[in-house]
Amino acid sequence: MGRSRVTGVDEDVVGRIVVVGTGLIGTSIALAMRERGAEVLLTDRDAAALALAVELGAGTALPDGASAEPADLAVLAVPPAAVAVTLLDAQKRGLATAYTDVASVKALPLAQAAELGCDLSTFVAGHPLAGSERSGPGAARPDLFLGRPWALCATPEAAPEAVAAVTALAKACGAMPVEVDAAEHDRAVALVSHGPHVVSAAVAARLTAADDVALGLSGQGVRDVTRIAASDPRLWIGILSANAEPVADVLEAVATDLAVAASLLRDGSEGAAAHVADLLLRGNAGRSRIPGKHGGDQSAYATVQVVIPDRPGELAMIFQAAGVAGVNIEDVTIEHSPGRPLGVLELSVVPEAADRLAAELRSRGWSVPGR
Ligand SMILES: NC(=O)C1=CN([C@@H]2O[C@H](COP(=O)(O)OP(=O)(O)OC[C@H]3O[C@@H](n4cnc5c(N)ncnc54)[C@H](O)[C@@H]3O)[C@@H](O)[C@H]2O)C=CC1
Ligand SMILES: O=C(O)C(=O)Cc1ccc(O)cc1
Repeated sequence: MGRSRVTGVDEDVVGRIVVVGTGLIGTSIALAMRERGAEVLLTDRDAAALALAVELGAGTALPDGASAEPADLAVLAVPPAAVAVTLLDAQKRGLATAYTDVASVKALPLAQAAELGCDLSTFVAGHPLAGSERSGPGAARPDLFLGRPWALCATPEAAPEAVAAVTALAKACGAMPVEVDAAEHDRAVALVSHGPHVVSAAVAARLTAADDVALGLSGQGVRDVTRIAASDPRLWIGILSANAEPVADVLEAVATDLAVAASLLRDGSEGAAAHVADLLLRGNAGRSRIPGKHGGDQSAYATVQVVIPDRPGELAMIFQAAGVAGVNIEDVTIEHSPGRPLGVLELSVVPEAADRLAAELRSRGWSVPGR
C-alpha cells in the first residue's frame, strides 16, 4: 500500500483514498477516514457538493488532470446506475490501485462493469448498511458506520490485495465486513431495506390526503414507520429498479398479508380477529430477529428510561454520567413530548449495568422512572 499508510492502528489500514461522489455516504466515509488519519481526496460532478464536503473537513479536492501516484483505494459513492461508468473512468485515470463502490444494489452494477470492460481484479463491490433519509454532504457523519454491517461482494477475479484494501476501509470506518455473493446480497437487502422502503412510502403516501385532525394526532409510531419515506426519490427509483425482481417478491408477500388482514377485519368475527392477531404475533417474532448493535441479540439489552429537559448539553451530561458509572451505552432513542420541553431518553445497556446506571443518573438529579 501507499507511502502514507496510517500508523498506530491496524497494520493494513488504507493510507490515501479518493472519494468519487461527496454526498451522504461518500462524505461520511471521508470524514471517518480523516479521523483515522488517512489522506482523503474528493471529487464530485456537483461543484457545490464538493465544496461543502471540503469545507466540512472531509478532505481536499482531487486535482484535475493527470494524478500523481495512485491512491490506495478509490471509493465510488455515486448512485447505482453511475457505478460502472464511474469505475471505468476512474480506472482509465489510474486513480487508485484498488476500487470499491457503496451502492445499495450489487449484481447489476457488477454486470455493467464487466460489460464495459472494467478491470474486475482491482474492484471489490461494497455496501455499508448504514445511512439516512437525508442526502448530501450536509447530512454526513463520521460515526455513521460504527457497528454496522458492510457487505463485500468480491468476484472470483478480485485480487486478494483489493479485497484486503476494501476490508480495511470498512474496518477503519468502524463497520463489520460481511462477505456475501452479489445476488444473495440483493435478495437480502430487498427483504431488509428495499421492500421496507416501499412499504414506508406507501404508508406515508396515505397521509397526502390526511386532514389536519388526523395529522395532529400523529404519534411516534407513524413517525417511525415513515422516517425513510423522506428519502430522495431519484436515488431510490434507481435502487428499486436495479433490484426489481427481489423487491417485487417482497412487496407481493407483504401485499398478501395486508389484503388478508383487511378482509379479516371486515369479516369482524372472533375467528377473524384471531387470524389478524397471528399476523401481529409473526410481526413480534420477525422484529425480535433483527440483530442489535454488533449483530447481538437486541432483547439481550435492558432499557433505562430517563426524563430529560429539552436544554443544551443534557445528552452530553447523561453520557458522561454513564461513563462515570462505567456503563457502555449500546443504543439510544429519544421520545419527544410534543408541545412540552421534555423528552424520554431510552438507553439500552447490558442488563447487569441497568440498576447501576439508574442509580448514578438518579443521584445526579434525573428522573428515572420504573427502576
Ligand atoms: N442514502 C443512504 O442511506 C445510503 C446510500 N447508499 C448508496 O450510496 C450511494 C450514494 O448515495 P448517497 O450518498 O445517499 O447519495 P447523495 O445524493 O447524498 O450523493 C451522491 C453524490 O454522487 C454525486 N454523483 C452522482 N453521479 C456522479 C458521477 N457520475 N460522478 C461523480 N459524482 C456523482 C452526486 O452529485 C452526489 O453528490 C448510492 O449508490 C446509494 O445506493 C448506501 C448506503 C446507504
Ligand atoms: O435510514 C436508514 O435507516 C437506512 O436504512 C438507510 C439506508 C439506505 C440505503 C441503504 O442501502 C442502506 C441504508
